[in-house]
Amino acid sequence: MSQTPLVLVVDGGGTTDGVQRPVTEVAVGILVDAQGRYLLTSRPPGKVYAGYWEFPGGKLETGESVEQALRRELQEEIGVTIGSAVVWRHSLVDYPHALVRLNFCKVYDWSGALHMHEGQNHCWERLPVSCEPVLPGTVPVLAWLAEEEAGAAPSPC
Ligand SMILES: Nc1nc2c([nH]c(=O)n2[C@H]2C[C@H](O)[C@@H](COP(=O)(O)OP(=O)(O)OP(=O)(O)O)O2)c(=O)[nH]1
Repeated sequence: MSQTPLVLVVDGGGTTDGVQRPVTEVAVGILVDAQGRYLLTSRPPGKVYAGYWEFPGGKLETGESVEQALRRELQEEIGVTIGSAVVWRHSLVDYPHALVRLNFCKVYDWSGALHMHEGQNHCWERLPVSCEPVLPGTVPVLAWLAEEEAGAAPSPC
């Protein structure tokens, strides 16, 4: 995890008046299937940025680690139980509604069938993804994944 966390300000961010806002920790799962596709889900009605596409996950509850929160959130939201998950990248995003630290974990190992419990849509995507709009805090992650894929690709003869 070599990334330096910069703050991405979205839609003007919060109005701080010089006062630092508390950081809300969020666990985000990048599920990668056997074909190398990524699972994206749409934000359910009633949530901020409803209808925007994101990777599934949610806020940490008191005392939880990122891995514990991610396991709980994915069970609640999409019905799967993940194996181990470690933070791959993180970022800080200043939205009008909250200052969030996004802890992105790649997940290759899970059990259970996908079931969207919150009325979300879902899709398995290769890069570049075709679903839109993508949540602003999620857009940079797609670029990181693309960079990583490009780095992993065999060089042309
Ligand atoms: N799950 C997820 N959240 C993201 C992504 N990108 C991004 O900016 N976020 C932001 C949006 C929200 O401000 C925050 C997640 O909060 P949330 O409201 O969805 O979390 P939650 O499921 O725990 O929701 P709730 O308890 O309020 O119902 O993280 C992403 O790819 N996945």
